[in-house]
Amino acid sequence: MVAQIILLSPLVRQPLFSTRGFHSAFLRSTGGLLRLPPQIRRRLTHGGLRLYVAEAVNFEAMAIVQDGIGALLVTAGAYSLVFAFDELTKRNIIKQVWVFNSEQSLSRKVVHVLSGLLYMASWPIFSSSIEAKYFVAVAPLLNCIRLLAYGFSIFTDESLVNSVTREGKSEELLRGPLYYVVVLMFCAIFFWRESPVGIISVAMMSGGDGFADIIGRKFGSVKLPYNCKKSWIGSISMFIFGSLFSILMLYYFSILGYLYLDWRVTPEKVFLVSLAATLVESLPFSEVIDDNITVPVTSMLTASLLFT
Ligand SMILES: Nc1ccn([C@@H]2O[C@H](COP(=O)(O)OP(=O)(O)OP(=O)(O)O)[C@@H](O)[C@H]2O)c(=O)n1
Ligand SMILES: C/C(=C\CO)CCC[C@H](C)CCC[C@H](C)CCCC(C)C
Repeated sequence: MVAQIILLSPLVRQPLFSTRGFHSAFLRSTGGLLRLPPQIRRRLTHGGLRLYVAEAVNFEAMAIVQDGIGALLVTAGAYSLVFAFDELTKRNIIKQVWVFNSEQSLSRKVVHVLSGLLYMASWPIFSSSIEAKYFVAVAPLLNCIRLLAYGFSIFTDESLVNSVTREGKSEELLRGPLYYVVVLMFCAIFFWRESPVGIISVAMMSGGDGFADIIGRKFGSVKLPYNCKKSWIGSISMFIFGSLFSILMLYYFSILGYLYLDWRVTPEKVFLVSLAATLVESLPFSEVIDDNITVPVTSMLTASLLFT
């Protein structure tokens, strides 16, 4: 039977699917020797191999269908969000809700806050397959292509420009919004729902930096001593909302069983990450390097040190 197992080991050497339970059953075959847990080995020795492989292929096929549908839904959600806020701005509904010195900025900031948080909130609809994170990255990838196409005016999309730019200029799409979706894609692929680092980084970029702008622009009369373009209330808002959204998202993924955190120390760690990101965001070099780069990068570095 060992020969049969070795004959089939090229089939099973690579995990045909990668649920956490079964994936751990597969060890990278070294020298063709395959080590499986006893309950699986018993099935192999009693001719269950074909059924096992069939189940594995079936599971993988189901995971691909699930993840493909998830990618479609998230992509549709992204388009709907941008379209909805363009319509709200056009109908002056945003202006009625919040008298803002420029309703486009409010629309842009609300899209900024919601995109990252809703994107992370969608992650549990994807399967536990190793390949799932690549399906998760499809929505930000398509938006990256969309922003490049419209930013270079290869195509035009008024709704996108109106919803996510300051002054309604298409070339603005190639800065803040583009960096934003690249960060989402990076965090989905390299951290996803299995690491607090990416979750905190996206929460700080979307929820923290977004509220710094919304609150700071409206109430930020007392400016920072070292940066006349930023205010105390804006930075305090970034720290508070960045910490709040980070903790809420970590808790969300914890209760769903994706994260196992020590909640006796997690809040303090989040506060330290938020403090670091807030300090960096308040510095005057955001004219040179966009906040959608400095905030997530600072969060990733700090969180990687604290959540090792
Ligand atoms: N710590 C902060 C951050 C932002 N702001 C207010 O929010 C505005 C925009 O903030 P910024 O971080 O520069 O966001 P951007 O994405 O660069 O702005 P925009 O959305 O216009 O591109 C600032 O001019 C300021 O009025 C603030 O008062 N304090
Ligand atoms: C205005 C923005 C940044 C400037 O600071 C945010 C730009 C957002 C993108 C145009 C759209 C990104 C959508 C996400 C990739 C997916 C969101 C899915 C969710 C279900 C709405």
